[in-house]
Amino acid sequence: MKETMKNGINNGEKEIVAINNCCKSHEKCTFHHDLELDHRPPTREAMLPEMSRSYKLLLGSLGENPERQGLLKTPERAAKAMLFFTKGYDQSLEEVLNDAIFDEDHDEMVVVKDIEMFSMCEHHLVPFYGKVSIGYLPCGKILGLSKLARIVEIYSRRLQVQERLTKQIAVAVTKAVQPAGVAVVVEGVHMCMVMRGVQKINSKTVTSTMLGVFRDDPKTREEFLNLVHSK
Ligand SMILES: Nc1nc2c(ncn2[C@@H]2O[C@H](COP(=O)(O)OP(=O)(O)OP(=O)(O)O)[C@@H](O)[C@H]2O)c(=O)[nH]1
Repeated sequence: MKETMKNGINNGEKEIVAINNCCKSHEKCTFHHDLELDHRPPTREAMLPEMSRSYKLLLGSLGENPERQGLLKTPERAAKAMLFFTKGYDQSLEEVLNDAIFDEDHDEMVVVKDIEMFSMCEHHLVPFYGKVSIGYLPCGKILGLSKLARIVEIYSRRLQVQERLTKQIAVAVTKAVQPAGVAVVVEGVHMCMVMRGVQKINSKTVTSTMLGVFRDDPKTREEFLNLVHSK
């Protein structure tokens, strides 16, 4: 029997069975688009062998020899790297907040700016990166400061578009502390526009979501934007 043929199923057929099984278990899956992380894929580490096989096939498709020394461990390394780049799928807002929400009579704006962000463009599977600034106006509750950066991690470490990422961060902060308003500005460099395609190396994409008073009151919005743009 050829090496590619085991139990009457060849490797190509196995891939198709695996993909179909995966699609079935994701029939009602909305986690890619939902603002709630209400569904999780099977344990992600369990996906490593299948992902490694896929990367090995990819190397072959590139005309490379996956058996040469330098590439022997590449499929597994690449699979682990991809799991890391998308580790946000494994995180829930509740876990990440870890109850670091404190009652506080502070009703002035809180801004954490220039939070580094690395994400993956869902159209080309190449990175986009940049910085995120978050502001909120507390209404009796404040959030542990690091948790704002952790919220950025939950939603950026997924396959994304920048607009959705921006909104998901704002909605998460709203859920966490029910403030009078939330503002999020994301500035991103998309490698799909730099390394390929239109090849505009200096272009930046700026997106924002304004909720509550930041949407309704121009002065509050202006104060936030001034703080974000100040050095
Ligand atoms: N709105 C939005 N678009 C994005 C984001 N990331 C990538 N894109 C765009 O997704 C689009 C996909 O367009 P297609 O024409 O289907 O793909 P393409 O032929 O690779 O497009 P080009 O990048 O123009 O070469 C491109 O215009 C990308 O710039 C994002 O975060 N937000």
